Amino acid sequence: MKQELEFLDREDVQNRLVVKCEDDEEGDIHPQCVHGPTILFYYEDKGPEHGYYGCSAYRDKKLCPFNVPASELNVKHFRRQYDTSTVLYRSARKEFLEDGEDTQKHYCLSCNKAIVNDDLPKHFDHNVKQNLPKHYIQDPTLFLPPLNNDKAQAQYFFDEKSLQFFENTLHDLKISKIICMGAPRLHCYLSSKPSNQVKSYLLDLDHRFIYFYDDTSFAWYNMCNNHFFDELQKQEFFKFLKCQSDERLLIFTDPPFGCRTELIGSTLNKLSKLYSKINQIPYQPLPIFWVFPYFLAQYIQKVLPSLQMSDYKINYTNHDSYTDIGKSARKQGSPVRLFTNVPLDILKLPVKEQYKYCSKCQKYTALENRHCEICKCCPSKNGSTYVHCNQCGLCVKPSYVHCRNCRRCTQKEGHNCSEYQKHQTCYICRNVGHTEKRCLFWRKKVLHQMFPPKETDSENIIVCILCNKIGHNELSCDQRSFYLKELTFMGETQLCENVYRMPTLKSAGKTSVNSFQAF
Ligand SMILES: C[S@@+](CC[C@H](N)C(=O)[O-])C[C@H]1O[C@@H](n2cnc3c(N)ncnc32)[C@H](O)[C@@H]1O
Ligand SMILES: [Zn+2]
Ligand SMILES: [Zn+2]
Ligand SMILES: [Zn+2]
Ligand SMILES: [Zn+2]
Ligand SMILES: [Zn+2]
Ligand SMILES: [Zn+2]
Repeated sequence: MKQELEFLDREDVQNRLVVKCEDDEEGDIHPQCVHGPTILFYYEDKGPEHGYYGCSAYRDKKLCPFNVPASELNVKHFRRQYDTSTVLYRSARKEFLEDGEDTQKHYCLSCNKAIVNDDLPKHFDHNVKQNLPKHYIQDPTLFLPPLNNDKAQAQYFFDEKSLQFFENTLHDLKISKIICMGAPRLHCYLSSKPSNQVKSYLLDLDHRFIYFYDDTSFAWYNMCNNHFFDELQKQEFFKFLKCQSDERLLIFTDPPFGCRTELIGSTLNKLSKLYSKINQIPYQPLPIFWVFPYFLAQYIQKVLPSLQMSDYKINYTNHDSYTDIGKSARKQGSPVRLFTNVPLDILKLPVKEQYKYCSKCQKYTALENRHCEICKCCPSKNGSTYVHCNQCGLCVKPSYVHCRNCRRCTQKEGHNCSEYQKHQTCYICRNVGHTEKRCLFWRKKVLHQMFPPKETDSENIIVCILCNKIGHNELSCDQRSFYLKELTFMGETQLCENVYRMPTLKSAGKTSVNSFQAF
């Protein structure tokens, strides 16, 4: 039985793609592409030797074609050096920023270059934003078009309300320094505000910011592999990490949702380690704010279990469904949330934006999130009011109804039991493709209880799961088709429940229907 279980578990694992980043401390060095050390991708069941090295930041072959099968890796792949030095940018920035008169500053959107008057003739037929006013130079996210290529930058900017919430929260938590990793709008917002006290450093793959911020506040950076494109910027960033004893540093990140969380998690750990090292203190994780949708929570919690989800709904200005206003806005508001290791009881959510304090949970939650006395929590994740299902033993989305056949709460509309079960994991055998009532292991367990096989002393005895007779397995059972048909009709009989209680959603250790059912 144990062996069979192990064998079945493999199916679960079979399609799992592993992503592994370079670990220079362990001497595990990967070849580099233009975007820094590559990632080793492989399927867990096939092993790393059948994997390949690919770009960490770009998932589109057109944007970065690097691809070397692990089996073909040799010394020549390590010889390549990329010159991504930013010397040229530096002199252009100097000219652009130090030139004094605002009226002479322009930005060519066709070339993605900051330019001054003398450069204008070269860009005469380009899309040039002329005579940038001072506040545009202080906050370039006010005019730079977001790079919303979903396969790469996926640049979505926070709306004013979310920015204000972050500013207030940083103030409440007495944060004095912030690393904005993939959060340029927040960095620009904080840096351009005269009243703001928080010192900010931007790390982003979007190099356009190089014209507006010098090395003491911006580094061109890849957060998927902790790679700095420029050595001088890296040195300045290290200086930024050095803190006085009364300073508090927080890492804020809003990666594209397509980013593998293992990579971001590993980078966050590396930055925390670096911080402790530079400040010569014992290792301690830095406070983290990680912006991500609620329906991907399981992926964050797998890599950084200390992060908890706050109910605060975060809005973007240039994303139709990740906002609470606009034509395709969802009824329950934006699905984007804040994940943090800051204790949720000190993370105040604004009452005037429909949040409340739940004294039973000892944290702020959304107004619509009703505390459940059975589950002992405020269970809603998606912005609607959940209802408790007694059969599942926990709270579920209001649009769900309990299907007795599937033994789960599922979407009311368009539910088709056999289609649905194809994607479910059985709580008993943990195999994908059926639920408990169709579980062959369940049947075997029940039958063993009812009619214990006579010669069960030996573990090695073959027992047919279908007819429960000794001496053959279910593949060679001559009554196979009869039993399989019968199994399909086998309901949740009294008999089964009396002999063994089938596990429910709750007893299977699920804390929420969202955690395993797709959004
Ligand atoms: C979803 S946007 C977040 C912007 C944020 N909401 C704001 O308003 O400040 C993602 C950001 O991550 C940056 N980015 C994407 N891939 C990156 C990578 N591999 N390394 C560093 N930054 C990256 C993009 O350029 C973009 O600025
Ligand atoms: Zn141009
Ligand atoms: Zn509560
Ligand atoms: Zn409940
Ligand atoms: Zn249910
Ligand atoms: Zn069903
Ligand atoms: Zn099963």
